[in-house]
Order: sequence, then structure tokens, then C-alpha cells
Amino acid sequence: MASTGPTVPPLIMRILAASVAVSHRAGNIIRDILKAGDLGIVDKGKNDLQTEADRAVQRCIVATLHRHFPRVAIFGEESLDPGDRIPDDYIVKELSQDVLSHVCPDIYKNVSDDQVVIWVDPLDGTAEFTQGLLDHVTVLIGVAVNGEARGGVVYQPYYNYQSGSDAGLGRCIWGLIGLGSFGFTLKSPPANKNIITTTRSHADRIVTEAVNACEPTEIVKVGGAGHKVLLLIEGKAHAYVFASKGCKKWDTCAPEAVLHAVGGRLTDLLGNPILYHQQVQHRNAGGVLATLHNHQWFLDRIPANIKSTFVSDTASEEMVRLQQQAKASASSVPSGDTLFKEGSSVDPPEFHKTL
Ligand SMILES: Nc1ncnc2c1ncn2[C@@H]1O[C@H](COP(=O)(O)O)[C@@H](OP(=O)(O)O)[C@H]1O
Ligand SMILES: [Mg+2]
Ligand SMILES: [Mg+2]
Ligand SMILES: [Mg+2]
Repeated sequence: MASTGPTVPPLIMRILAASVAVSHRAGNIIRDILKAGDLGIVDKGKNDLQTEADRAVQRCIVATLHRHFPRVAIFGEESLDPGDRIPDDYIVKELSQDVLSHVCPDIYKNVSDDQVVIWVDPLDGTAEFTQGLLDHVTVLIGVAVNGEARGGVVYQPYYNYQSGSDAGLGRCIWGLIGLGSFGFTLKSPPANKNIITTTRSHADRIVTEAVNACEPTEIVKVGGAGHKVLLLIEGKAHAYVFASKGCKKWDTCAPEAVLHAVGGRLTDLLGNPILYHQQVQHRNAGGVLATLHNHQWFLDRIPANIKSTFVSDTASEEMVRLQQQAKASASSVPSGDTLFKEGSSVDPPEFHKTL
């Protein structure tokens, strides 16, 4: 009788195992670049910084994941020259055995390459990184299945950096909806307070107004979407409120999956899901609201005049669909798809399957 060799774990488990493994390498790259001292900072726009660490880590993660999963779509935040040489030691061949030791939930067993999109933020919290607020920095790898955030890795390279040399530097948190999240201790926030976390470096009048409308007893302004979601799952904040279109899919995909896997929610400000399929616009034009508990209570606090300026992904896509339908049925009708085009045109170019 022919032997049936070792069974290959399901795709989603292999992607998470490769992502966890490469996130540790990413942490080393970030720490080495900071130690070397030349951050090579450029401003990609207005208050939108990029450093050599962002560039190097994107090369490492995208090249590694593309090598393992050549048919899976990968979007990274940074726009890089596809001709860039990638050092051999940037390709991480190992898979995390810790991830593979978990049993894959049945719902993912038949997921195939074309159903998956990976969203990579090589360094989240760049502004704070350049200012030495090192625990705000995370590396984010989000795994979407059929347009929904399902799995995520949030690696914090400077976790413990102020705890003395005995404390292990860096930690990896990962999760999969249906399986759970690992690498931290889940804690609820204090019941007698209402701590709101929000941006430290991208605030404006509307961002502040939305936070104040949530009746905070305390406001924690810190960098990074990943870091703010860590505050939620470790009981240090009740809600992450960001009434801005500045966050992108790579900022929210991994944190959303990790949060959701422990019972929390991350939606836009209208309470609608953020979408993560291949064709979706990259910016979160509906803003961001994340909580571990009482999501609806916070949604109800966001003022209607603020809500009316945000557009959910579902609504944008429906609008485009209707416009395409109208165009097809009456070619003489002038096209009016300005809103979606505006949203798309401000997105930074992606590095997608260019390796
Ligand atoms: N107005 C804006 N323009 C560009 N990026 C923005 C932005 N507002 C938020 N972001 C991005 O969203 C992430 C979280 O923002 P914040 O730290 O302000 O809460 C950061 O990711 P990066 O650091 O990966 O670029 C940040 O740059
Ligand atoms: Mg950035
Ligand atoms: Mg980011
Ligand atoms: Mg980034």
C-alpha cells in the first residue's frame, strides 16, 4: 500500500506560521537599524514618515511571504523599487512550530490562495519611532479571507525595553478568529473609568470632537493602530476612536483579527465592517472604532454630523456598482464617480506581487 506522507497544514495556518516567524526577523531588522543610528527618514506626504526600517522590513516580509505563497495577493504600505536586491537572510524559511501546533478550525480547512489577501504594515507608529517612543511601534501582518480580517500578527519589537536588560525584548501576539489570540494576557479595562485611546500625531478638530463625545474620563494619545489595539486587549483602554480617513487597511487588518478573536470588535465609525479584499480602496474612509466590550455604546456616542462625513467600504462599493450599472444601461448619462476616485487616488501605491 502506498504511504500517504505527512499531511500539509491548511493554508491559513501555514500563512500565520510564516508570518509569526518572519515577524521576529522584522523585529531584529528594526532594532539593528535603530542601533546603527541612521534612520533615513523621508516624508511621503504631509506628516507621513517613512524610515529605512519601514523599507527594509517591508522587503523582508513581502519577499518571505511571496516565496512561501506565490499565488497569494500581498499588499504592503511602502512603495518600493521591485528591482531592489533582497539580502538572502531576509528570506525566512522556517515556519512557527507554535502556530502549527494548534488545530485549524474547520471553517478554514478549504480556504484557497485566491480567497486570501495579506496586508503588511512593516512598521506601524513610524512617527513615534522617529521620536524614540519605542513601545508604540508594531509590525503588522493581517490575513483576510473573502474580504474579512480573520488572522493577524502584531509584533512589538521594543516590548520590555524599559524593564532592564534581564527582561526579554520584543513579543509576538497572533490570533485567528475561531481559534483565539496568543502571546499576551487578556484583561478587561477598569469598570469605573472610560479610557479612550486615539492618535498622538494625526489629530484634527474632528478627531478630538469624536473622542470628547465618547465621554472619556481619560484620553491616552499614543502612536500606532497596532499599539492602540494592544491597549484594548490588555485592559488599558476601553475604546480606540479615530474619526479620520488616515488609517489604511494594513493598519487595521491584523489588529482587527487579534481583537475579534478574543471577542472584541473593530469597525468603521458607522458600525459597518471594514473590507479587505483585493480591489478594496486602501484607506479606511469610514474611520475606525475598536473596543473589547460595549461597541454599540461608543457607536451611539459618535455625533451624527461626524458620522455623515464618513463613508463605509460597503457603501462605496455599492455606489460604484450602481454607477457602473447606470453607465452600462445609459452611456449618454455623465459619469459621477468622483467620491470613489478621490478615495483611491490619495492612496500610496502598493507593492503587490512584484517580486
Ligand atoms: N492623516 C494621516 N496620514 C497618513 N497616515 C496616517 C494618517 N492618520 C493615521 N495614519 C496612519 O495610521 C497609523 C496609525 O496612526 P496614529 O499613530 O496617528 O494613530 C499610522 O501608520 P504608520 O505609522 O504605519 O504610517 C499612521 O501613519
Ligand atoms: Mg506610514
Ligand atoms: Mg500603520
Ligand atoms: Mg507603517
